[in-house]
Amino acid sequence: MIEVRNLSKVYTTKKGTVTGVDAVSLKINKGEVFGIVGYSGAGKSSLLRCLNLLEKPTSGQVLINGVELTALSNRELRSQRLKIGMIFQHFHLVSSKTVFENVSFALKAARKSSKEIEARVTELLGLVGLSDKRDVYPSQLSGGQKQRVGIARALANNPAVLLCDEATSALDPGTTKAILGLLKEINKKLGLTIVLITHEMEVVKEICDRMAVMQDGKIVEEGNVYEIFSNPTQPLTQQFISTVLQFDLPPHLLENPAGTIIKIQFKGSIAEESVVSDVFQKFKVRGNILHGKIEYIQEIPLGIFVMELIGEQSEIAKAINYITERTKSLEVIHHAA
Ligand SMILES: Nc1ncnc2c1ncn2[C@@H]1O[C@H](COP(=O)(O)OP(=O)(O)OP(=O)(O)O)[C@@H](O)[C@H]1O
Repeated sequence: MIEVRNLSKVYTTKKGTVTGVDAVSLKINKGEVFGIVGYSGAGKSSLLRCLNLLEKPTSGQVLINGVELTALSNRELRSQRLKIGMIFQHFHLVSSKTVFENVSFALKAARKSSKEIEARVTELLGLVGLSDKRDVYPSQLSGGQKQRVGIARALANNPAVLLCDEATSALDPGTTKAILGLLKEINKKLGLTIVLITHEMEVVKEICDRMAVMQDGKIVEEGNVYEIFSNPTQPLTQQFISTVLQFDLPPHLLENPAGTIIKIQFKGSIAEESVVSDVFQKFKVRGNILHGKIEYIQEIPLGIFVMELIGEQSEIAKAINYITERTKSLEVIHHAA
């Protein structure tokens, strides 16, 4: 439904040219929540803003529902843009207008009658949980409430796509969770395609179906969120994943350990199986769990455990083989002396 073909955005500045997006090709399916992550300057905003042509690509094509935006006249583009909503980190509300007026603005732009506007704004404020705030001004709202107004405004003209530019970066963790919950609800209820950019893996983990990692204007890794979280291949992706999934062992645990220290990753249903207790029953080894964590990504468990195995070397080797076979993921961190 969204297709980006060989898209580049080059900025010309007094000091020379800067490549914001470098020959990116990407397909985003209808109804999915797609996350684009990367550090500051990676090109996320440039790419997102090229999707609705807020930023004019230097070369390449953007197609939404088969319509090539990059080939449209300005007038045609204005009407196509109504099908693409956008929300921003700093909300971009008009401070002198009430909540009702802020949301109705987009409907006026689409030349709706006042009766239609009244009905639609009432419906939208109900959807985002702000029915009681219709006549207040933005300064009287919390950050989370302001973003709810931003979402209502973005949805006013029933867009097929919602672009989210760091939409939760200015919010505290609790409010972030609530806004992400609202976005997911809207995605499910309305079948809306959502594209979000963020530097926080927590956001991707929370609501995205698929994701891409950007660096220096390019996409370096792309795929299903669970697959990428459980098996990141690029060093940059591994760095991002480690912000959510990794943990450091206290150094003293690695000083003269009695046994062999292993790290096991349990993916999907294997996390619910009794692999560890089976090992203790089958082999003459004892063990201590030194660290452990289970995260749920797309409601599928992903567990990481660090264990010390103590026993005869031959029994430990058998236990390691057994766990490797069952989990397909085992790393020996320290071999027993
Ligand atoms: N209007 C502009 N003029 C010149 N250079 C720009 C412009 N906008 C972005 N750039 C440059 O393009 C590159 C990508 O920037 P972009 O804002 O897209 O990255 P980002 O990943 O969104 O980072 P951030 O999260 O900090 O916004 C950077 O080197 C940036 O300096």
